[in-house]
Amino acid sequence: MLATTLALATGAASHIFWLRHGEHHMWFPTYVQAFSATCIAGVFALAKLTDSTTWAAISTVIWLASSYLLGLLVSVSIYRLFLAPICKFPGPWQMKLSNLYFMSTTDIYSCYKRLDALHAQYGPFVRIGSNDLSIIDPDVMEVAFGQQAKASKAEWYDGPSPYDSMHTTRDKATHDRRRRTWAPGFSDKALRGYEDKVQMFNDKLVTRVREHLGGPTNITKWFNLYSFDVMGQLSFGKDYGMLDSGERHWALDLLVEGMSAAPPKPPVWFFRALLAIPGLAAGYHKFLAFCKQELKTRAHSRKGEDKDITGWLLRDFEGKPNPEEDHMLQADVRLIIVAGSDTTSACLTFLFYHLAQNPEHVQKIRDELRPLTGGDWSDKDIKNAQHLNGAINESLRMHPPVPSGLERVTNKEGMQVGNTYVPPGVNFWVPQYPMGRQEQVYERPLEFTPERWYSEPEMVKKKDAFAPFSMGPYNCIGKNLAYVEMRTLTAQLLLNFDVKLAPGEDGERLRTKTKDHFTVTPGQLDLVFTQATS
Ligand code: HEM
Repeated sequence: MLATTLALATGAASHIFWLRHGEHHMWFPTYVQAFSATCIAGVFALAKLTDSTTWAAISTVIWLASSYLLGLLVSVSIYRLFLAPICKFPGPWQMKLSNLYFMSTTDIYSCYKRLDALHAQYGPFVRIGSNDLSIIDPDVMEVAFGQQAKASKAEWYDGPSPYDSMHTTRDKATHDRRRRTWAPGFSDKALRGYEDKVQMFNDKLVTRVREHLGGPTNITKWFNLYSFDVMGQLSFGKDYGMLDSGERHWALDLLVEGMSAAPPKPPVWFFRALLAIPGLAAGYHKFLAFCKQELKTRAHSRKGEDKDITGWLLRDFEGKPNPEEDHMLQADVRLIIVAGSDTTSACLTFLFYHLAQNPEHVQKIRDELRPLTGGDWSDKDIKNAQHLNGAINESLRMHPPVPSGLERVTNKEGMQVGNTYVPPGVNFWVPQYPMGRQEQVYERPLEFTPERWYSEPEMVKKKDAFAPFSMGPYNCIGKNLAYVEMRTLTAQLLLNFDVKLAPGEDGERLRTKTKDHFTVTPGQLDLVFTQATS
């Protein structure tokens, strides 16, 4: 009896005095090992030091271990339900108990839709985990992401450790140092250098679309091949030739496999446990190996050339042997591919989904572009095309390519969001998908209205809410490049072609089969392009 009470009390004490403080997500496998080792040692000790048989020792240890876990569980549950600093925030009670509940009751690749439904039910602040909030009050943007942010990157970013990229490192000094290395690769000068290459792929895609004129074109596939070809060229100076062959290069399948291992919302300890099980995250590891191989090939060829993004990153390694062995460089190369390809192709796919249903917007864009694009033209000629930019922004607002992130943790002072105080040490998500669909923020939020971004600004009630590229020191470094790609390609396609939904296409697959892996992979969309008639 005494032993049982002690085991229960030790379980509760390990929560109260240990697990309740600090971060533990990286230690989960160690805790499991230590617990198992203690149990095994306990069996041996009991069998050796007492008269117990081995079976009796095993059953005593199982009983005490269960009592310990029960004590732990009861303490954790009471704390999470009634005492945690975020108790006052609304949300389903099961989510307050464990982050696993969200995961087990959500199609994890549609996480953003679940968050949207939860916000519709509970308001702008929802408790979605034991220590997790989802916040879509627009006032959160500046305090969470601005220069004077009261929050930093949360434990989610430890998922791929030790392969931390500029994006996933949680150490601000390391991030800022790395960002200085990246910056020249995204300067205006560098962008001008990339534009010719982007233009080359735009031409290829226009040619491919022309070949399918009048028939159904799986535009999701073509934008995907396009964006990967562009990023291959800009990252490594390598053409993967997918727009030429019309086939997915195996590297693209690896990217999908690699991303599938990383939906946005399993708790990090769970993700790390999966990574530790041999074979379970094979796709993820294959994708890492691919990135390393591409980096190696690039590092040992054309030394000193900076014409691609990896070339700029390699400048830090001049004179050093085997830069491909550097974990952060490997991760940064992976980051370029993932961040730069899926995002732009998703935005383009959703943009054309809306344009295909709204020919008046196609006409408006075309009318606006014609006077700007006589003879040779480039992005600088169409940069201020208001309706085109407005249409792209509408796609980003309604279908943000990063729809459910970004996770942050409040710092020691906590964080004031409008009238609501969020206590210190609380993890929170700011999902752009529900953020962009709120009546309080946008007039007629479910309508695709490019004019809200220039001639009808009253349709945007809170400007801060729109941040598909995030903001502040960790914002998207590729934002300007993304706009160059999306503007020039959209302009070229619309100057040449009319577009409508293919027969039988109603957008259902795009709306329901789009997968959220932090960035989204859109479902299939078939369109019909015809020669422009106006
Ligand atoms: C429509 C297109 C794009 C969207 C919506 C987008 C969105 C975002 C967002 C929301 C973040 C912040 C992530 C976070 O805080 O966890 C981010 C970061 C980043 N993006 Fe983009 N992105 C796009 C295109 C690109 C392109 C073309 C590149 C080029 C390689 C790129 C490279 C990056 C990098 C390197 C970061 C990390 C920045 C840092 O940590 O300092 N993105 N992006």
